Amino acid sequence: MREGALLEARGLTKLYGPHVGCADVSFDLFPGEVLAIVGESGSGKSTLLSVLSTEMEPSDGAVSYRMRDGAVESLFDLDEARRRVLMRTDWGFIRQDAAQGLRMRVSAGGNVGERLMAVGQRHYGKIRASAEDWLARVEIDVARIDDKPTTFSGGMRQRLQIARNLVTHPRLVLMDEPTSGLDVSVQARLLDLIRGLVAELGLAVIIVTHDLAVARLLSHRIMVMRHGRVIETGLTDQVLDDPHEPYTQLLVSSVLAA
Ligand SMILES: Nc1ncnc2c1ncn2[C@@H]1O[C@H](COP(=O)(O)OP(=O)(O)OP(=O)(O)O)[C@@H](O)[C@H]1O
Repeated sequence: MREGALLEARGLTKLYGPHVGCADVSFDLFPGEVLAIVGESGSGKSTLLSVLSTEMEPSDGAVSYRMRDGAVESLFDLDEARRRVLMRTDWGFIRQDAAQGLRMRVSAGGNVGERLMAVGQRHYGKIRASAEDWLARVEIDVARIDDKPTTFSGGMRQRLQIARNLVTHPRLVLMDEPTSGLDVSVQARLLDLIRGLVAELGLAVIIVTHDLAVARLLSHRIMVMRHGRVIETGLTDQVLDDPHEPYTQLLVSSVLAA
């Protein structure tokens, strides 16, 4: 693994029978770096994220990760217990559909507190205080702490997902279209919040988006995918201002409905 890298993906391939989900994807991610994965529908973005999150085993390839103690581990060689601890503590996953990332029948405070209990915190008062603190940080009225996310708006649910994920101070957060499906004004506010927290906490992020404006605003580097493969990669501003691949040029000029 490269000196200082947090995560290293090599040759990641996922086949669905004869169909290619993603093929031969390799990249390095450094602490505090935001990488956007862009491409049209069906280009393999979600498949790649599912593999990176270890929800799906790749057909081929490997992911190495530098653990908090500095040891480099191969993700798919970790036993189930260690993998789960890693995902609950050092990683976050913010999903497009908040209902998949939250416990909808559990209170807002419970959603945040649950992650802390998963890392061994038992002191009710401290857990509640952290939950209050995080609700405030994501601009949710603390008076709503005992309400269930079913009573929240789409934007509030996404902000609660963010609080739930960040309360354990992860170093890496995966995001799958976190602002899609929300009103434009709600999206803008959420993006602002995400951008602020990512910078403040020095988070490394892998964000899947079909929205190049989101990629432009949040990411340092960008990977353009087509038919499951990475066809262009580089610094976000360079790729978006001066795309080399004809496909990227089409994406940028919005000829393709991403
Ligand atoms: N469970 C599955 N079984 C078979 N093929 C699949 C499955 N999931 C995805 N695929 C195929 O893999 C390819 C990549 O799909 P994927 O969902 O990863 O793309 P995407 O870029 O995330 O698209 P979207 O933005 O629409 O979610 C597509 O050709 C898709 O049809």
